[in-house]
Amino acid sequence: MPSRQLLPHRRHHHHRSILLPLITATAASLLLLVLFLLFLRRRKRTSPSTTSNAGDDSKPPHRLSYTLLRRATNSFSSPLGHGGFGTVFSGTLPTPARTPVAVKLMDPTTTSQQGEREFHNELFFASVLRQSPHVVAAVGFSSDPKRRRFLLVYDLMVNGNLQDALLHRKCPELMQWNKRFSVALDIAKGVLFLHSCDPPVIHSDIKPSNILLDAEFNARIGDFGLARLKSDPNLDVLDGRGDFEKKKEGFLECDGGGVVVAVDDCETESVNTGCYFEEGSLGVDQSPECFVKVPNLETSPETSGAGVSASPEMAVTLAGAASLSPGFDKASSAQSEKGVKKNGKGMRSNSVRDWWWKQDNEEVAASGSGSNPVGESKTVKDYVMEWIGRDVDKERPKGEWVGGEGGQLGKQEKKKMKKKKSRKHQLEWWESMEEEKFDDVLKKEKRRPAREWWKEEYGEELEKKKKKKKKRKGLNSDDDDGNGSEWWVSDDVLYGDRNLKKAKSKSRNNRGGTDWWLEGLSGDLWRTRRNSFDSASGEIPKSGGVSSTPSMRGTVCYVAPEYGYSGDVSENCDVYSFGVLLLVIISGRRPLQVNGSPLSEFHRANLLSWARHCARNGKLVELVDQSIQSLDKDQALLCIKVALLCVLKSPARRPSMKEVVGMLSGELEPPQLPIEYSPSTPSRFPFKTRKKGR
Ligand SMILES: Nc1ncnc2c1ncn2[C@@H]1O[C@H](COP(=O)(O)OP(=O)(O)OP(=O)(O)O)[C@@H](O)[C@H]1O
Repeated sequence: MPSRQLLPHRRHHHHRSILLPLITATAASLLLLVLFLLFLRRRKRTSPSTTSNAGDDSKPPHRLSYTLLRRATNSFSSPLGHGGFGTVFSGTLPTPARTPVAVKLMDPTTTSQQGEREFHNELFFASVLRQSPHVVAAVGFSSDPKRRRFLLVYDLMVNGNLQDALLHRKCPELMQWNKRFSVALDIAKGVLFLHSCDPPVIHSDIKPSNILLDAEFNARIGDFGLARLKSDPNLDVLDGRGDFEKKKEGFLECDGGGVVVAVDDCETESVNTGCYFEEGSLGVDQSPECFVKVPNLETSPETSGAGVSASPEMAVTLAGAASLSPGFDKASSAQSEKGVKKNGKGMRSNSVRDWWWKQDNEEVAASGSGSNPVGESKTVKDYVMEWIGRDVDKERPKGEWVGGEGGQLGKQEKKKMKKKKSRKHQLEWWESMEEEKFDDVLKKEKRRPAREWWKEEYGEELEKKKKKKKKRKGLNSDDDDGNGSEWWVSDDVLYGDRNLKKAKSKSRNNRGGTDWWLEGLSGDLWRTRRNSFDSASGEIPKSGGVSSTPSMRGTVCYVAPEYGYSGDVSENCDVYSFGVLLLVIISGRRPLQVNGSPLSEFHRANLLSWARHCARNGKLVELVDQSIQSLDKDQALLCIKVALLCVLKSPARRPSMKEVVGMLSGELEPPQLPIEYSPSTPSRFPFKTRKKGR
């Protein structure tokens, strides 16, 4: 019996002896699993850049949570500046090691279409180009299309943008010639880096507010919202698909393309940065790198900027440029011309081009129908005219010019008064031009209104009149009447920009009487929205002008003239903008500036015209900012000459960025000015004998 009683107890004991180790083992393995997961999670957090491109430590931009960015910017409390698509705030990311950043928060009212597109574009290019020391690197982004929240995170450039640093005189360091020159060279190298990518990246909006300065005043190019890839003219012959399609397919086979990113400061997630060529569809796992090959920073002379070979060919090319023979830069210009022409047609066969094409058309359609997605009804023309009105009004002495005191006069009287006063002012203007001592010309010219000079400078109006006259006289319209307007004609006719001319005259036919003013403000000004406007100072720019929608792709005064007329975009457009920027850097003033000066200074208002005038009179040094310290005069003159080459009206005659960097860094022969800048060319500024004998 006792043995019977013991049995259940023994069995129970037996069970316990089996269960205990089992439970312990399970618990231990669970613990191990948890520890392992924690370890993995920690590893991911500390090394977020473990991706398919192992070994590359340049994995940003990472996806970051909105909450993290809100915290990092202290609820978006310290704005650094305002752009066309939102405000940029300073902040500090907790990892790694309290990184100072600039967070661009896209304005929800603009993120409907344009803003989102700009966000994608900027993110794409910032990812591709982040390796360059001359490009502002994007370190992260946050995107929540449902809530229309788009944020971009960049390295903080502590010295802000060049516009504020130089033109608002916020950085006295830039009064030193060395600093200014090195900024110019940095920008040139940056643009060269973009153009050296495969396919070349066209920034499309080179201007001072898009140049940012780090703590050591190294200049970096930012704001890639309008950047685009140059389409390859050869694509059309590649069995209808082209390189990009192939690259895209290639990428689909490449492993990953994803970037491991930190979310909400504690989670990790693998996402792809997306290839934003297909609007709205970011579903394809592609890395931007698969579309764009960036030059190798260590081996490429382009990116270092130091290795531009001073080959005899290059020197010859530049000499050719200088003498302005029609064969200037034959190889490269023929290439670029070809590229430009084919580009125009070549927007068909690949996704990249289709994407841009779509954008353009949508934009045109939107503006055409008056349904501006941004809700900005003013055209650039309105904006510029508004500015001109404001600025010129400032110059008018009170009670003069228009209507006398309180505007009490009748209409007729007002008119008479206006005429009288304006003549008086114009006379003062002519007479105060000390550097010109053409007294006899002055007498003859004294009745000419000031605005006529502007007309001449952008000579179309005059050309039209001339043609009409010639028609009446039965002369060949191509004959030169010796009135000095050949410079304009030669630039276009000699180098075959006939289409451009046609387009120009066509577009001008519809413009009003004040449009001569806008001729100087190159680019397509007719369907854009206002952007970056500094109303406080009454300047045309905050960012140097009016920017920046995909329909326009550029900023007034900085955008190349061919942009608006043909729509063709090539590296030459950036070269032009760089030329204007270089002049701005050397002269320390805006490209268009009337404020604060008497009317006698009116003729200097347009920097480009003024520079051309100085060149023709052999007085380039007048362009140099008077407040520069420790000036290297030769270097300054070199910069001006390079800038003048860059702003040549014919795209084909402009130097390439490689040549620009070569010339600026002294590795190529310094340029001589083209013939139209030579003193022997009859000066058309601002005096010109009238054809009519008096
Ligand atoms: N990484 C940065 N570090 C410091 N400041 C920055 C940085 N990025 C932008 N900013 C500041 O924010 C301003 C606005 O920049 P954003 O790129 O949005 O517009 P923008 O270039 O001025 O104008 P637009 O949109 O007309 O081109 C800049 O002018 C600059 O002063």
